[in-house]
Amino acid sequence: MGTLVRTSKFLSAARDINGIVTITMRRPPLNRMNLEFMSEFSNVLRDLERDNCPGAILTSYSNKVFSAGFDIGELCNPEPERFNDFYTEVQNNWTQLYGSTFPTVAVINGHAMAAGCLLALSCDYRVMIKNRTIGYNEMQMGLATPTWFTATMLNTVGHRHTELGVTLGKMFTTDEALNINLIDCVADSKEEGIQKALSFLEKFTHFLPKSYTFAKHSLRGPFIKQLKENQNEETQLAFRFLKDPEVIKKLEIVKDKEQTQFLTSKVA
Ligand SMILES: CCCCC/C=C\C/C=C\C/C=C/C(=O)SCCNC(=O)CCNC(=O)[C@H](O)C(C)(C)COP(=O)(O)OP(=O)(O)OC[C@H]1O[C@@H](n2cnc3c(N)ncnc32)[C@H](O)[C@@H]1OP(=O)(O)O
Repeated sequence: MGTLVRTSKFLSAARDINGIVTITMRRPPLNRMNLEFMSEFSNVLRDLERDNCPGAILTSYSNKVFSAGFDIGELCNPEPERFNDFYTEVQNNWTQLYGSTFPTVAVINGHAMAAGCLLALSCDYRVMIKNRTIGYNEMQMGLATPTWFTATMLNTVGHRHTELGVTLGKMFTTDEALNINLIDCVADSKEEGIQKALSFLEKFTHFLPKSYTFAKHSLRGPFIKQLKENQNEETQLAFRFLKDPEVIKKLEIVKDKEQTQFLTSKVA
């Protein structure tokens, strides 16, 4: 796997002999993202930028779930200060990953829901294991999909697929995701996925890093700028949304269902 360069409560990062770093999310059982998880993620990305990392792979310790998205505990009737910290960290994390100066690949070895899907879409390339699902399922939870989540999908698959995906809260199977270019290729196992990721990253060894960064930022920079300019408004909007009694009620029902069965559209 390579030399361990960083390990924290929920993440580990290991560097191979070519300098490629594999970040493994490990918050059992579902890699749900809370404030602590997001802060650790930001720290890893900051280290990789500082060390002029040549490329990174993002994957999960679990072959069942890549990430179940945000921890509902952070969203259900939140406290203002905690939510502000959480959402700011989430936004910073997205600007770091989507705008990283090094190429990134998501090896999606399990279901990737909502913010888990955003993580994968924020990478430059996606390899997904067969028989998993990926998508923005916020609608099914009584939530809404934030603007920059939508923009990230739009920039990947275009308007119509995004419109249907977001408004239906659709979870795409691996095959469906490949058909609409939500992912770039399929693998039989995580190991094969990692090999495909390394082959993709190998292409960049022939390019000047500054040329790559310029190309990436010319495509993604305007969207990052837009979020940075509206960060506070986005946070307030989300907070107000989450304080709506109907939304709280719906999320509480979801939380109650957690004791038995989470969603009717639960995936295999
Ligand atoms: C107007 C502007 C916009 C405003 C929007 C405002 C705010 C929203 C901001 C952002 C958008 C939201 C992003 C998100 O990420 S929301 C989270 C979405 N995640 C999910 O929907 C996950 C649903 N989970 C599942 O479908 C399944 O759990 C699974 C991942 C497929 C795994 O299935 P499995 O059968 O293995 O496990 P269980 O279902 O039995 O789950 C085990 C245990 O964990 C609980 N759980 C699952 N997911 C979450 C979660 N995200 N947060 C908290 N808890 C979760 C599940 O209920 C079980 O609990 P139990 O007590 O029964 O053990």
